[in-house]
Amino acid sequence: MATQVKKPGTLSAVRQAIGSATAATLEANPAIKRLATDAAQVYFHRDFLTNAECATLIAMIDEGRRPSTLLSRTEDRNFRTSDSCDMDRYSSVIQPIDERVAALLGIQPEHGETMQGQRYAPGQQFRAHHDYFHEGEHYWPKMQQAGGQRTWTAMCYLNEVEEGGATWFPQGGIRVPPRKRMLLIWNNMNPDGSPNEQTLHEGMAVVRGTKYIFTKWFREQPWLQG
Ligand SMILES: O=C(O)CCC(=O)C(=O)O
Ligand SMILES: [Fe+2]
Repeated sequence: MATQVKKPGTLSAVRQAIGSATAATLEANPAIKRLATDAAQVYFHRDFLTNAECATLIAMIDEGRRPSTLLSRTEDRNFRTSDSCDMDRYSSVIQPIDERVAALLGIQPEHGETMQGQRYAPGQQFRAHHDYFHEGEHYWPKMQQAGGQRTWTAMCYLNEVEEGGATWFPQGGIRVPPRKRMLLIWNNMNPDGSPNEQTLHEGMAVVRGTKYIFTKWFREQPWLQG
């Protein structure tokens, strides 16, 4: 069987429009700053959650966590070694946070996938990957029917980590150490709406302590059906 070739992904007017509308919304917000890189549109909000919200989310992750999974087939068993948890979007804790994230980005909450809680113990990591879908992969036809491509990612650090656990964009020259309450936001697409390969990023291994985060991935179309 011929080796599957990864298509780079196409230009897209819809993704281009989401990219520029969300970037404009973020740039108009004085609480949000852009990180210094030309490789991608990466922003942060220093104090997105309260300490109490962080504590509640951590307790929910500890309650519901199970080993994290991957969409792509990989031989590397160490690729993503964290635990994850689907955060119930209809819970009285999650719904308002979900809506705040969506409003901050100016994207309808229905475009957001289920919030993922993640926990990394010492030695655990999420090796370099793209959040966008590779359109030549086996999973792509299924994703196209449920919201299509991932556009923006919003990720929040829920605690301080003693050592390690930075989010590293090797091609963007950015390494963000976990800071409790901080929301990191980036566009996985280029301004023309094609997937931005330079958004490659890694959740580096925790060395000491435990790292808790939540991740929200937004789709180009509504992900939530009906
Ligand atoms: O743990 C991190 O810092 C990165 C997590 C991540 O890349 C993701 O959830 O998609
Ligand atoms: Fe990621």
